[in-house]
Amino acid sequence: MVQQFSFKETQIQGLFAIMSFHAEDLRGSFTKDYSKEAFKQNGIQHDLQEVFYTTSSKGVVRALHFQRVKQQPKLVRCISGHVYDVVVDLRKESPTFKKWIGFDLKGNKYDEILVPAGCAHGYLVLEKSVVSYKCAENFYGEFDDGILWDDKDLQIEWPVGKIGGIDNVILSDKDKRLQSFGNFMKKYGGL
Ligand SMILES: Cc1cn([C@H]2C[C@H](O)[C@@H](COP(=O)(O)OP(=O)(O)O[C@H]3O[C@@H](C)C(=O)[C@@H](O)[C@H]3O)O2)c(=O)[nH]c1=O
Repeated sequence: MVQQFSFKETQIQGLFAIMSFHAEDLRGSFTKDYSKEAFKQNGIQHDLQEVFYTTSSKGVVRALHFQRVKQQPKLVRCISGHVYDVVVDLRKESPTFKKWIGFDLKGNKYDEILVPAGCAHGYLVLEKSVVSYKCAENFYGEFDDGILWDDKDLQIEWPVGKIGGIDNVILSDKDKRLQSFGNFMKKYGGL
């Protein structure tokens, strides 16, 4: 089975659902999830600066993160396991400002998403997972920020039923203390 790169636009400008190059034979498989040239041919400039990986247990929520300044476009793929991934448009000039889109990303599907600058990103882990990030901007701790995952204004429909309910959500102390969307808007007025 050979699957070429494919790029699908979404309703949020700059947010793409991408199928990696993937080939299988009797030895196993080969996956290429980034090619500067293939991306360029599809009108996407994504110059890699940093690559990192996180592992998470079922029930973990890492969300909703962004950099206020020097925002990071990031290519996100679930390498193993299963996550429900969410992107929220925080660009004040965007026609889809405040809109969120959710994606089921699974390790055995070889798909990924390109999160554009100006969007918050996060996910709920439905099965123990490894997630990879390929960022086109560096990490700057001083600009690292976020909004509460279950913010009432954003009304994201997290599939918490799949982890046995909201009581099973596992958050970092940092993510428990994130601001609401309302406070983010009062303070910064968007990205
Ligand atoms: C994100 C990041 C964190 N760190 C450090 C800070 C801290 O000591 C440790 C863990 O950081 P965090 O708790 O912020 O990690 P985490 O909650 O996994 O943050 C990530 O969440 C997802 C949803 C994203 O979209 C990522 O861009 C990133 O924000 O790693 C870096 O050195 N470089 C980085 O690029």
